Amino acid sequence: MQRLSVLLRGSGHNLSAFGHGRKVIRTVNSNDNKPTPFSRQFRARVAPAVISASNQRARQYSGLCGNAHLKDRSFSRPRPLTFRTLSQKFTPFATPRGNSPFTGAPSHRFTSLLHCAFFSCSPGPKLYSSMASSGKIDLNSPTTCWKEAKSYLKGLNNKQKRDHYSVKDFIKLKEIPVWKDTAKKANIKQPEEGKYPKNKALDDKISLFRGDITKLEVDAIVNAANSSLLGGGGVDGCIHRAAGPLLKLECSSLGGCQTGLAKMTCGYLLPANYVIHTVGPVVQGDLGSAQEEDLSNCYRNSLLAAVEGKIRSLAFPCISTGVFGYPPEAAADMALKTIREFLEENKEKFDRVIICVFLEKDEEIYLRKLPEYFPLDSAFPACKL
Ligand SMILES: NC(=O)c1ccc[n+]([C@H]2O[C@H](COP(=O)([O-])OP(=O)(O)OC[C@H]3O[C@@H](n4cnc5c(N)ncnc54)[C@H](O)[C@@H]3O)[C@@H](O)[C@H]2O)c1
Repeated sequence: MQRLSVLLRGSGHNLSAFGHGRKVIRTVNSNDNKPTPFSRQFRARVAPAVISASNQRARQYSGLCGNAHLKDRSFSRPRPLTFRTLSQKFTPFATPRGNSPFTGAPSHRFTSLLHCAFFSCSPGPKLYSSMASSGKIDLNSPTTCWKEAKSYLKGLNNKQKRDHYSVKDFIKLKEIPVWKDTAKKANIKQPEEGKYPKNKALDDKISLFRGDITKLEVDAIVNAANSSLLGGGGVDGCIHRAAGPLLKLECSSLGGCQTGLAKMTCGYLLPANYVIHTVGPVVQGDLGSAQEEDLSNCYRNSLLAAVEGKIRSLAFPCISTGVFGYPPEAAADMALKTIREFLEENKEKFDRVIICVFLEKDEEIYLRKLPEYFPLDSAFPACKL
């Protein structure tokens, strides 16, 4: 039998709930072990659920519910879980009637959160979304549990999510032109000899965009990270700043990342739902085949992570071409080759893959190279490169 006691401070009421197998059996006043005046409702309202006989570890819920102090006696020494008051408005119980502080039925939200604390499950996204809409979860605080924040974000619709973006001038996917429209506008010439045949199915799948990747409202953006995954500078620094402190918290749970691999996290305050972190090769001196393979792996593993995460719109920065010193022209060739060959095999899995360049010189390189990898309609005047 597991016993959890709930001290509702200020009311002087210390409840104990007992359960085993997988059910809350009874709730009593911890002081005299007598049933509490509202235990019936309390038990009924704390969803008939499960206290597993095992040493169920209730989780620290910071800022979740009013002034309750949950002590789990199943630990060798009671480990207090302090619930910080959500807000003055939020009271765990309906306004009490009569003289007993507990004639009011416990509010649903409180009991369902208590249920979650008991059963160390995170409340469903809909609970967080109702709390979120009342601003109950602080996405900008490093003390918020990133798992709970992730769960709450999953339950939000687009409109609710947009209220939390750290950037207000975000760019919607439909505002990012596909490559063939960009080419038309830029008066791009189609080389006579492309590296790949024209593939109509890919015409609307690729985009070239110049600007800040943190503003793109897409399913995922790729971060050119370092092996610690704990942020740094360049695009990595921009993404961490825009995502807020919870990104680093989640990244710190990933145990770093090897060059060429990719790991996915939530996007938090970014307009992008997810961030795929990859670590490009460092190039000092001549470019070697190992570094070429590493860079190709960055693009391929990021695309694979996107497919696995059911990501349909993805934006890449120019990985490794900044601090890591990869020659931009060679990087563009490797990026376009890898993306083209991957999309040929997985075109139905993506709506859009965006190459997000930041520097003018990168934009010029891609405008020149894209027609070789994603040939345009013959309508475009051919030209010798
Ligand atoms: N002091 C540092 O720790 C430090 C300094 C700079 C960069 N970095 C970063 O650089 C390393 C990775 O090198 P890298 O060459 O792969 O990355 P990078 O140095 O960030 O450069 C990659 C590309 O991203 C471009 N870029 C920069 N900001 C943005 C933006 N907001 N949106 C779109 N593109 C942008 C940049 O112009 C370059 O073409 C990592 O350590 C990472 O933390 C670290």
